[in-house]
Amino acid sequence: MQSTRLPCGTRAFQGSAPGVGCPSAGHGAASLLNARSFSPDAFTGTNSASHVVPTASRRCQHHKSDATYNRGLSCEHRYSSALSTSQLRSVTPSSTPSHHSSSSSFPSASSTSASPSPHSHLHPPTTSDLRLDLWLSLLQAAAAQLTSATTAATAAAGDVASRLQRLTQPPPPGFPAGPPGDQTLALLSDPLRFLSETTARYGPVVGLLLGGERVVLVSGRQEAHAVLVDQAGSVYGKAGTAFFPGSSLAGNGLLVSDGAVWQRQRRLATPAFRRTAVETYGSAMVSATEDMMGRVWGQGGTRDVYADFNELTLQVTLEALFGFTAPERKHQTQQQQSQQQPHSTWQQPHSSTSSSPASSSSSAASSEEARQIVAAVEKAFTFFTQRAATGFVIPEWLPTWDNLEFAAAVQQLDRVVYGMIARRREDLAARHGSVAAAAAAAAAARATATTPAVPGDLLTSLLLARDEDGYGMSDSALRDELMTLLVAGQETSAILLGWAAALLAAHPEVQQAAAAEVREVCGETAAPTAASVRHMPYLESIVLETLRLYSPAYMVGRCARVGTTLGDDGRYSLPAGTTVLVSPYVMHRDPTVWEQPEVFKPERWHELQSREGYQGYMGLMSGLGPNGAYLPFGGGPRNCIGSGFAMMEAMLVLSAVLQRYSLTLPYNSPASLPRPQPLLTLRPEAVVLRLTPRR
Ligand code: HEM
Repeated sequence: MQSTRLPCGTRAFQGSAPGVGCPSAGHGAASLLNARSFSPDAFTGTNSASHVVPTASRRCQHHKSDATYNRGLSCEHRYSSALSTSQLRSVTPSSTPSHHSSSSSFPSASSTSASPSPHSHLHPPTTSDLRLDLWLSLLQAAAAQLTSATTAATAAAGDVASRLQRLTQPPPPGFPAGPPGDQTLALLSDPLRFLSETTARYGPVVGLLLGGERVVLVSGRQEAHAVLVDQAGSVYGKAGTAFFPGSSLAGNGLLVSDGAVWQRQRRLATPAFRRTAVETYGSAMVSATEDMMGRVWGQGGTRDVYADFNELTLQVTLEALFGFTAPERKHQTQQQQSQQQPHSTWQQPHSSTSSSPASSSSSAASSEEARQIVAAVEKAFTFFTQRAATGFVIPEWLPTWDNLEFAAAVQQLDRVVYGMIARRREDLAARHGSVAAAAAAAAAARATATTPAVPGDLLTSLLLARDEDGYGMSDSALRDELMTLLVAGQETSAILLGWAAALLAAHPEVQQAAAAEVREVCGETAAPTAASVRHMPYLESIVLETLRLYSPAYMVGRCARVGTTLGDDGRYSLPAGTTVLVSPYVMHRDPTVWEQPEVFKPERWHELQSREGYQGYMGLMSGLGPNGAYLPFGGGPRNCIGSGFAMMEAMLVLSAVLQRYSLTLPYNSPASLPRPQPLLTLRPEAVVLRLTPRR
């Protein structure tokens, strides 16, 4: 059987339909015509190798069990197969998109002094190397696609047949009422309107037929709580959720995995996202913002700040994940770190001068690697956008030219990422004797109050994470989590920043108050820090209110793994396999819960904030928020692991921006707020603002 898998939260997934299941997870209704597989073992968390999206390096051919996938056991087989054609060589595809190289601070290949670390296997590629590598990638991708296509096609045919059958059948007894007939076109043509109007007409639990799938749309507080919190895992899971277009980009990472695989990965990754750990990335967030303002915004003018924020969050994410710092920012970053962070007794490999993050490490991503990651991700994202725009009609496994190109981009990405993992392992072993010893040293350092909870970047943190039996993640699990974090965290954060900037520009009095708060805490020149933004409750309320009105993840999806009931006294019956869509967008605008729900009113958070105390947003968001209807980061066990990271990033970027610039709408009218684009995420269309330096 073939299971479909899907990453989250990125500009990759800018299609023509709503997202379900995770920020931009591509769990979107866009894939209504896409075949869904329904794998019983997915529900037990014992995913067999056959139900993972086929990718050459996805799993070790010798060890197909979950235990092997998750744990760092015997992964040499998988690892060496992932590296076989590349031999960890630098690759610079001639078709590399120029988008980033022109406008971002990632240097082009020619301008890069690519000096591989002494431990690296990398050497500069020749032109024929590059061509050969590209062709090898394509051939490899073709072979992988063809092998899986037959199995997938059989499963897809069966799935399409049952969907067609459902089109003519009445809903099962007890299924919630809803509009008659298949609603695919109505949903796709105007998703936000469809969600609001259907809920207003049929209530908090609506039964729908979408692309031949029985779907339940939920916006009631109790029902949402039941799905996301009370019965999470036991009844509702991610596997089997309809409209999950699979993607080898994020593989079987946290967003899409289920059961035991998910549980273990979540446990291992959680320490890297604790507040103290997240705060170690604060200086990178601020210095990247200052760099953007200095380099791109300069003396002001009119700009699409959403595009700028996309560049910015990509840089921040790459730095947090792989320790990559744009060369022109290295000095600035090191200075800020030494001022802001406690010195760690835990040392980065080959880094005697700096405590954290890993940007100082020789095994941190090189500029060339960062450029390659950006290029491959760009390519993969562009492909995903195109696929989404066509409603995911053509599944990823079909060996079309576009699919092959996408698979080749993913394979190139894999090479770079697996190469970095290998180098980081070597560095850690060289410094500590073994990776296990490095993990023990990190755990010991964590135990002392004076050191950052997690050393270095997320790659190191995840590499050193150990379960109760002392096992870490396998290379492929590590790769999937890193890619998941990249796609989950980058675009969602840019969307939040884009909407917040637009709302601030549309509400000058709110902006003035926020800028005054920043001035009060930081003065006119001191850069905001992780510590100083804790004293900016008004700015925090702006972020919370932005997330209420424009939640990047405007739908999350689950699948009832067994037949179940929902609603008061179990009044609705949901057969096993029903997809449930919970809509934060509708819940955040419910007039029975929110006073003047359509109005941007940061003050509504004041009372709640004072109740929760200083920087209490985590309290405000626990469960489904203070009133049971606030879930920008989801809820329950599958809530966003990066919510603290995202909040910190938003607070730091916005405070740095407000300290230096005032933002106004080009025509100074609230009517020019950008229109939402309810694709897989709720992106704003271009956020064109006038930037005026304050000093
Ligand atoms: C404003 C920014 C963000 C928003 C609105 C957001 C929203 C969400 C939501 C709603 C979910 C739950 C999906 C579901 O229930 O199916 C989720 C899950 C997730 N998010 Fe985020 N997210 C953001 C930023 C981030 C960042 C910065 C990271 C990582 C660096 C991240 C990583 C993840 C991961 C790994 C999951 C899956 C968690 C699991 O299932 O265990 N997100 N996010």
